Amino acid sequence: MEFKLQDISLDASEWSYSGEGNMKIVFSYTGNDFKLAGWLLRLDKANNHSSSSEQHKRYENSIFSTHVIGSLTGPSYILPQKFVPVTPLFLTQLNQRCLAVRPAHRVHVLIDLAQQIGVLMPNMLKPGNESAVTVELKPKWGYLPTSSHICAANEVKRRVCRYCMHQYLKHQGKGSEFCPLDLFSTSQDRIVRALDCLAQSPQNNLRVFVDGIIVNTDDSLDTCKIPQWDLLKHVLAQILLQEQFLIKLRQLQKSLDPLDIEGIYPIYQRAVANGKLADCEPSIDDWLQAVEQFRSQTTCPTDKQMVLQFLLSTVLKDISVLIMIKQWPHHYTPGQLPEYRIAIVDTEPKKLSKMPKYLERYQSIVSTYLKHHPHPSSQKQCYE
Ligand SMILES: O=P(O)(O)O[C@@H]1[C@@H](OP(=O)(O)O)[C@H](OP(=O)(O)O)[C@H](O)[C@H](OP(=O)(O)O)[C@H]1OP(=O)(O)O
Ligand SMILES: Nc1ncnc2c1ncn2[C@@H]1O[C@H](COP(=O)(O)OP(=O)(O)OP(=O)(O)O)[C@@H](O)[C@H]1O
Repeated sequence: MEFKLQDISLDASEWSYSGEGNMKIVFSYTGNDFKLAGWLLRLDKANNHSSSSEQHKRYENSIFSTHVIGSLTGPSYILPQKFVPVTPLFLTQLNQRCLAVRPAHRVHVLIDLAQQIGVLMPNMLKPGNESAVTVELKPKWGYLPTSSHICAANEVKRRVCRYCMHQYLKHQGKGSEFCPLDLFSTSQDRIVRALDCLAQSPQNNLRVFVDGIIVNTDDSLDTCKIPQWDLLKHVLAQILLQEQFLIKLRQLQKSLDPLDIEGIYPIYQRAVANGKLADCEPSIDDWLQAVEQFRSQTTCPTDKQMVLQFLLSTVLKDISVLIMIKQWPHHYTPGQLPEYRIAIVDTEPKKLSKMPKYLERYQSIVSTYLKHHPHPSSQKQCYE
């Protein structure tokens, strides 16, 4: 694979705001150039600084997505990427065009005007002129940790999943009835229940787009605006069961993080102290070797290998899954699945420098939950 910049000049009036996360913002193409129809432009926001050169970073992230994450999940879930030059004028115009429609809690961070390369990906919200319903799920952690390194004071981790506990830190427990373990299960009823709970409190874990337009999600999903939500949730559950993607994802999350942060953190510290982990982020070769060794399991993993595996698990605990159902609902026959495509996004590497943050965050998730539920009898029991 080589780095190739497309010879295309972009016009801001042909791109409309589609969505954003913490680090990235995306725009759908609305113009008439057939080379760009059905593509989406993904740009860095201004909080996303990197020390390496931009071209190098784009190229490495694309290899990471395709050859590291893709070799774990299977390549069919990874979207191809193309690179396109962007100018400060184009980015300034996009900033102005999207300001009014961006969510209030995100607008304080603008598009990074210093970037010179944008990433084009197939648009999973609106494939050209065809009609589509796309559901975006951010499924988070699909299992209860069982590591023997979890200390007695944190035993609750074995019973209450991280997402359910995290609701108390993020929303004082008033957040959501959603438990990811239902979504990751093999029971159609549990998956449907999870989707219903998500519709009531979607947060950043469920988004629904009809023909590229997001269905308003302030506090709860206005399911009346979604074509036949009652049917859609059953179709989604069937797709998830048929695809087995979440089952695979849960297995990967678990096997890449067998020790829990409580077990891996001392190993990380030892590796840093012994000079086995350099004081810089892993290179793409480090990631490629780590994934190859994880898949072959031929040698006993080194400290560095275990830390990299933990970070890969962290990536897989934060991805979004896009399920695009084409031509919904006109050609749907009950019992028969409509044509669909599944892809994952947000597959960038997680930073080694965030290891202390990971320890601190899980610890404050547990402490906050325990403050609300000091007695085991009042604590929730999540089930895999
Ligand atoms: O730790 P978590 O579970 O809160 O995950 C963070 C996400 O929060 P969430 O709870 O999903 O709202 C957080 O999502 P939001 O910004 O809250 O939408 C990010 O995805 C963050 O990753 P990064 O720092 O952008 O690489 C995520 O951080 P990582 O832990 O994946 O590094
Ligand atoms: N190929 C795509 N097709 C359709 N929508 C996409 C595509 N890629 C990204 N998106 C949308 O853009 C949003 C932001 O992208 P992404 O998740 O990569 O941003 P991020 O800042 O890295 O997210 P996070 O805050 O979760 O780390 C996604 O949640 C999704 O709605």
